[in-house]
Amino acid sequence: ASVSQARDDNAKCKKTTVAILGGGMAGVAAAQALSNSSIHDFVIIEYRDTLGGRVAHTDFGKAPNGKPYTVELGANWVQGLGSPGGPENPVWTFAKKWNLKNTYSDYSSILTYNETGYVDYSSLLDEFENLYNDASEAAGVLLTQNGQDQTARTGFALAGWRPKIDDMARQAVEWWEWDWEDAYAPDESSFIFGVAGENLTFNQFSDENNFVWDQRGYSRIIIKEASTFLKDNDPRVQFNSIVTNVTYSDDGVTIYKEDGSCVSAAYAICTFSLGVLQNNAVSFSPKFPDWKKTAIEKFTMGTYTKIFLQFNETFWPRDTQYFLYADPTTRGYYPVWQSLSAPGFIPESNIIFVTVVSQEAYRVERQSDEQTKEEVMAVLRQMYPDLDIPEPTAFMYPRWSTTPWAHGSYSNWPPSTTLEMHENLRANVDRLWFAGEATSAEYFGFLHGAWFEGRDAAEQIAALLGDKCANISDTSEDCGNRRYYEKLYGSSPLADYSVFDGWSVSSFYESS
Ligand SMILES: Cc1cc2nc3c(=O)[nH]c(=O)nc-3n(C[C@H](O)[C@H](O)[C@H](O)COP(=O)(O)OP(=O)(O)OC[C@H]3O[C@@H](n4cnc5c(N)ncnc54)[C@H](O)[C@@H]3O)c2cc1C
Repeated sequence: ASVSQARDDNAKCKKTTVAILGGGMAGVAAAQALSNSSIHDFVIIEYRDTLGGRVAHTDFGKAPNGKPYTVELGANWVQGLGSPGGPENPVWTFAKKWNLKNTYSDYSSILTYNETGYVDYSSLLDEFENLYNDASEAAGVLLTQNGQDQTARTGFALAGWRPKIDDMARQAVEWWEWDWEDAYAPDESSFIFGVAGENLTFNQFSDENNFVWDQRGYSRIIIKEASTFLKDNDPRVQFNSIVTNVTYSDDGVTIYKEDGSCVSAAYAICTFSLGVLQNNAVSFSPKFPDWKKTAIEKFTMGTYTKIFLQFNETFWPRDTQYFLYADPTTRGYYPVWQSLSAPGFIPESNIIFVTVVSQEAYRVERQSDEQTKEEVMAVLRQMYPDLDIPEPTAFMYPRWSTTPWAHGSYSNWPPSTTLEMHENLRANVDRLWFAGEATSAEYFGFLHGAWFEGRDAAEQIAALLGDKCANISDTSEDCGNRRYYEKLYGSSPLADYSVFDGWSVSSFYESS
């Protein structure tokens, strides 16, 4: 839709003050912040038939009573809980408030394997963690001194961790320590911001991760929190509504849906995932300015795929939470296995699941269930060569990379990133604002990042609507639009391109 067409349509569109695009954690946090600012004229436009977004569960397998279990396809942990007297992760606050069932993830409850079966290489976990502390300090120096960003690979190597290409045990350990969280390898991740992100969640709140196994689903906390300010079947929530175009200006925003209807708003907050933005699943008019397009293409959207298996018995060690497998040829090939049968989880479930990310996730997501099941079963039979492992009674996995409302799992910062680049992802264009996991500089990839960003965008819009400044911290205020950087700079001014820096020829040859 063109801007002029938008003006014509405006008359027919449902009017609202703030349109919230997406009903995941960020969208619900935004709606709550608006309600708290006494702005009740908003709508939430959501693709799916429920709130929660990437906090999504499904039925799986069968319990002894014949009913299926609930397993989480997306977010599964509350990450970084909080310490007495210190700040608390808001997701942890909600988990306690709504009695979400969850259990401490004990990462020392782990057994290590390779293609010959159980082999104890768990001491390598301590080796990595000790070196990681040195790497983390070095990343802190780069951050505070405006040093050039590196890959996490470089940062680790300088701290003394450089697994040989054929050292599959160390490769598996590294995957467990890094790829499993970032959904990308250290070579593909920002050193400064990867380490900072880890620090801000696990050192600010606490280093605990609690795994959610609530049979009502993890999204319960989002739905329950929403119920504190939304009515049952609140007409302000538009489910099964696919946004196809967003037309924005400095007067307002018009949102067009697949069913032909539209909403015209004074402001809009787009909480669609970075994957949705990168895949042009929604069109924006006018086209985004270059600084915004560059930011969208700069950051990366990871894929994290959990593959669930149920058996008629728990043949793996009952008391252990994690099993790490080092494949002899392929790094990241079905590496981390998690038991839902472990004590404190769902002991009678006989469910185990294995996670793959990045290239392995793309490969697995393109395969048929049958192909993947064969590969997974072959790995299990290598891990337990002395057992006669039966076929699973249930098998299932999602395909996040092609899910049309997500296009991936969560975002990551690639190497050679700057905070300015990221601010461009976060900044509004005219009356169209952005929020969500990916716009969080401090907590990208995490559910709490989505919550903070939804709240912040709504508070800033509420301030604009009230002709005030938003209190963005105890000490500072923010008025008006978000900052953005029209031009981003590297660190080699043109004057460096001379013989003195090994550049003796012209940089400007024309193609013939
Ligand atoms: C596999 C996986 C594992 C994860 N594990 C964890 C974890 O353990 N701990 C943790 O803290 N975080 C985890 N995360 C990340 C966490 O789930 C996200 O950070 C968070 O849910 C993002 O919330 P959001 O509101 O930013 O985005 P979303 O939840 O994606 O919300 C955006 C909403 O927009 C809707 N939408 C998209 N396109 C359209 C359209 N065209 N029209 C209308 N609506 C649309 C979507 O349906 C969605 O509801 C995981 C994510 C995944 C996928």
